[in-house]
Amino acid sequence: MPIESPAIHWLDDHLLLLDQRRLPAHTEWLDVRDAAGAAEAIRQMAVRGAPAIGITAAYGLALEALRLGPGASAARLKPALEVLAASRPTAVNLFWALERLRGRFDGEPGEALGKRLVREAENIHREDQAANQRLGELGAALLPPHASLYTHCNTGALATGGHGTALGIVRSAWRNGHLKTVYAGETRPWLQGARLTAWELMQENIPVTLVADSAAGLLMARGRIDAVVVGADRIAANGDTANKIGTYNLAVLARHHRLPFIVAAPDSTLDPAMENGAGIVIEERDGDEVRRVGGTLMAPDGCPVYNPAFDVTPAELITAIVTESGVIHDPDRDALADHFARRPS
Ligand SMILES: CSC[C@@H](O)[C@@H](O)C(=O)COP(=O)(O)O
Repeated sequence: MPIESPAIHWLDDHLLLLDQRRLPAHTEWLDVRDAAGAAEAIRQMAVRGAPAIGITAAYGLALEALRLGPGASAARLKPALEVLAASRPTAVNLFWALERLRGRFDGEPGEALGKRLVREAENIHREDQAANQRLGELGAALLPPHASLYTHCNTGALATGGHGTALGIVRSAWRNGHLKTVYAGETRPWLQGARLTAWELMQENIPVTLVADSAAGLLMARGRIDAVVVGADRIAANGDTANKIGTYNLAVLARHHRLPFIVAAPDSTLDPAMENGAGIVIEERDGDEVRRVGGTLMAPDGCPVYNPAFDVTPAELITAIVTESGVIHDPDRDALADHFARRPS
């Protein structure tokens, strides 16, 4: 029975992924049959967003075990594990999900192992959807009434098939009557905000206004923003947060304008093993993502490009990190340690 999701469908022996490179113009599905296919979908950003990457990697490994059938074993799954782990470096959810599946390797090999991995991948998917719902409610409770929010990138139901992370807060605030409007930064160069967030919110008639990323400062200076709400790809043990490139700029602006800067992410995005943000590997992507817009060359051909996909916001600029197990106010090493100690195992 497939999980109800617009983005990821597990169908017994294969995986259907909504191809986010084509949205919003075309709804196209990718049919993924093995771990290499799942890794390629992650690498190419057909599926993207930290939690969705983790879910896809988990299903990809399960698919590989099913493919091996009676021959499935920890040793024979090692290459698949490696190929999935190498697909994208920054979002910790990918490694977290693969570790969870690895924890199911012990026990009977062969078909029984395949079944265990499928079950674990489905659990990860369901838990993520429940986490979105809960963190959306917790985050919405932090907002002033009638709030105008600014968000970056895409953190929505497309990414997780659930309520969304930062967009989970937006959705909950809209449902409880606390939201006036959302400004979505277009999120150069891949345009997740323009192509996905604006489209996703319009599907639900949630008021959204698209802006160029460079408009954020003016909006804040003119008093048109009450809070900034973003997602996360990896949160270090001291609260430093890796998220889509441009997030750090927004945090600096928000601090200057004394606005709350809220990070929304499931607990699976917390990486207690990462001391601080300096150690987080920042993915660099192809220069043509910057040189070209919609396939059209907009810069001198061959112009050198630096194209980091993420940046790191220091914890001191973050007002609160919201996960499904609670709100971490004024995040720092102690606050995160406290959160780890309290959250259910
Ligand atoms: C819901 S994941 C966190 C997001 O804010 C964001 O950084 C993101 O969507 C990830 O980037 P992407 O490169 O599109 O996979």
